[in-house]
Amino acid sequence: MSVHSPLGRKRRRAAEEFCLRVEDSQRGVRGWIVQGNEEEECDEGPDVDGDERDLSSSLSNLTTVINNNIINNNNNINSSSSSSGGSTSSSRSSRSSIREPAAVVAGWYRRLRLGRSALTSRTVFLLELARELSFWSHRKTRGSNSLGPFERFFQQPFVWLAGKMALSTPLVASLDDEGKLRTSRSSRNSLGIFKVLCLIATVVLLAVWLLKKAPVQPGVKYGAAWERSIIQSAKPSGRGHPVILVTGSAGFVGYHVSLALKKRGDGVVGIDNFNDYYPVQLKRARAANLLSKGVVTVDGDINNSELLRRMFKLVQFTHVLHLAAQAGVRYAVKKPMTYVHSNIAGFVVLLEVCKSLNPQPSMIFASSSSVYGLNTKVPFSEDDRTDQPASLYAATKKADEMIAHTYNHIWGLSITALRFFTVYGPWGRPDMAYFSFTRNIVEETPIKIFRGPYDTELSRDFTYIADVVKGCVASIDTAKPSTGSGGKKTGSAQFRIFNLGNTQPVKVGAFVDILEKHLNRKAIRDYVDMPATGDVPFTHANVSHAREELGYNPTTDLETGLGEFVTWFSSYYGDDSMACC
Ligand SMILES: O=C(O)[C@H]1O[C@H](OP(=O)(O)OP(=O)(O)OC[C@H]2O[C@@H](n3ccc(=O)[nH]c3=O)[C@H](O)[C@@H]2O)[C@H](O)[C@@H](O)[C@@H]1O
Repeated sequence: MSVHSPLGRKRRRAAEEFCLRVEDSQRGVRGWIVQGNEEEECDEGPDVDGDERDLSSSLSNLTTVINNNIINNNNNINSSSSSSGGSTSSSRSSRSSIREPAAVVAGWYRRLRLGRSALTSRTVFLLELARELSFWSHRKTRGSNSLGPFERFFQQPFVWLAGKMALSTPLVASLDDEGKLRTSRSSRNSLGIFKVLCLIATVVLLAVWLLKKAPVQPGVKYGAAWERSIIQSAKPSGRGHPVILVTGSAGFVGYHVSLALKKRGDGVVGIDNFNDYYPVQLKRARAANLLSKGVVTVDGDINNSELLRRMFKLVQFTHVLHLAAQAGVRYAVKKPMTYVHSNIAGFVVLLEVCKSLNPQPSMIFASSSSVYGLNTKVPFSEDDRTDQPASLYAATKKADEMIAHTYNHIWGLSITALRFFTVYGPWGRPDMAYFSFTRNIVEETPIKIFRGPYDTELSRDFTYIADVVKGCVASIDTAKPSTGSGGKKTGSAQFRIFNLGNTQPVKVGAFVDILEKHLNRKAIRDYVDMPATGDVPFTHANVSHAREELGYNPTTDLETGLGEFVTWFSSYYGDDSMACC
């Protein structure tokens, strides 16, 4: 069959090479290497049109060449070791003959008139591998005259693949009529420039990759596995479910709401800085429980805008439930700056990130009954004045409401503020009275009960966690989308404030009575004047707005709720109540 195209000529040449090799293999491999005549005709060679079948047959011939060569080597070794009893010279000659498979491949390169540089690195690799496998096969089959099926199995595909790649069209196309590699000065220059550009691009990409993978918080790794875990945690169980970022997820309220959201199929990812305001073990235990339910808690601070942006890049959160805060009324006199850091700065960082997103999430965040401060009008309504805070804590929460309003007004963020009223329950906060009193009663140590002006007893609208969780979930479900996008407001957005209380204030003395009953022990009561550290005399929620808009309806009375807490406390701490707080 005649071939007229240059490509056909090249293929013909390549095919002829194989014919030669086959003939040579019949004459003995050694002879083939030294004497192959490139101009020789090959009558029974493969079709010069480069038909696939012929190429395959050529390649299988190459395999035959290599295998025959190995068999020859084996024969050499066997005969030399048996005849001379292993003399130094003959063992040297058998060692050199072991290298024959390498020589076969080298000859093959030469036959194709290609320098190694003409071959792609992958082809060279495969050829080298084939050669090594031949060499290895030889050693494995020492003492036998043929390759075992195992060795053939490993060797042949590599030889075949290497040959196929070497004869592939792009490679053959780069040969001139003489079969030499077609190169020119300009093509060499272009290749050089291309290589330099590739190198620069690789270095730049590597640098970008390293920067992106760098920990955004010292000591914490945010790598690919971390990213996968976030994405997995954020997966809702079906379409239509919200995907929520819960800040403070290892905290008391954050833990319970995250569980509830996950349970109903929402996508939930948490973030918590695990500060040591109260024992961190309890926060870790909450986070571990969440993880067992498929909710990841990122160990990070909301002040870390880089981390937040990275999380928002991974997941398009529909809502942010912002519960992370420096809690506690009285602690603010000891550590005022932690309140500024978490409740003010952290909140603004979070809002800044949220407002710049497209689409913006809706935000629901924890405010506090403490914003009513020294108000005397009861019950507290959302419409009442809140400009007389009694503690820095209360002031930061009131500031949050006002800051939130500006982000709603300027950027179109949909915002809901929830004023929690002394929330209690299992997995609660060790710094709060119900928790520390329980421990003291169990340990039979005195509790300090604060008394207000004129010996009045303080009272609180203690609210059970399950009721608050319902209020939070309903707030998420009724939140309208933000109207801004990428930092631009397109219309007025929802702004809401709700009281989430129990509506039944209880005096602290009566609250201790209930604890005594559940613990079956008497408290050692020590009545003291209320310290000037920010407490207010009473709280009492009017929840009519929440009832109307959220369907909020607290159902757990203090007796039932404290019973649940005491049961959990006993099972969690057992005899070691000292470990609690
Ligand atoms: O609802 C709220 O706004 C606030 O409720 C609690 O603050 P608080 O009501 O002071 O809760 P506890 O610390 O548990 O105190 C409960 C009652 O026990 C009293 N108490 C506390 C501690 C103590 O040693 N003795 C004592 O009589 C307090 O004065 C208060 O009347 C939370 O700690 C705040 O984070 C939350 O914002």
